Amino acid sequence: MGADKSYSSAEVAKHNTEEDCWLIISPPGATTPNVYNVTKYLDEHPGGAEVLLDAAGMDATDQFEDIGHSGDARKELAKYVIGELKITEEEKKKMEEERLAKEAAKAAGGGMGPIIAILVVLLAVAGYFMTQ
Ligand code: HEM
Repeated sequence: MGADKSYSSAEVAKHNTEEDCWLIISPPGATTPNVYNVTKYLDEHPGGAEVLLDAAGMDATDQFEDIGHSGDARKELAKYVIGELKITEEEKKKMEEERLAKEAAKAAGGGMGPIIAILVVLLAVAGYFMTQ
């Protein structure tokens, strides 16, 4: 991953200005979050500098994922990696657990859709026969 340096979150937090803007983003499936220096990208970001500055010095993974960035955006992101976030084994374990919990929640959510659809149809059919 070319990320040979690691920075503590306290260190990353210092880089939170327009002149010096770092972000923490975990690529999907990664066990360790990456640290990005996006100072030079601020003016180029199609989503504007403001959203990047809002997350400056912090973890922007959720924001980055929530808007559904394109493959091109992910490629662009890779250009700005400067290292990894320094985390303890305990934190790493916690992150992995959170990631798995999120995935499980997503899977469960996806499974409910068809079940609800079937229930609605069954109720409609029952309703139809009960009114006959
Ligand atoms: C270095 C990190 C980032 C890169 C390289 C990046 C790249 C891009 C690119 C290339 C687009 C154009 C659409 C696309 O290709 O998906 C985009 C749009 C956007 N980005 Fe980012 N982005 C980054 C971080 C973020 C973060 C942290 C946020 C939110 C806090 C964000 C919010 C947005 C929004 C809202 C748009 C949509 C703009 C629009 O449709 O008008 N981006 N980004």
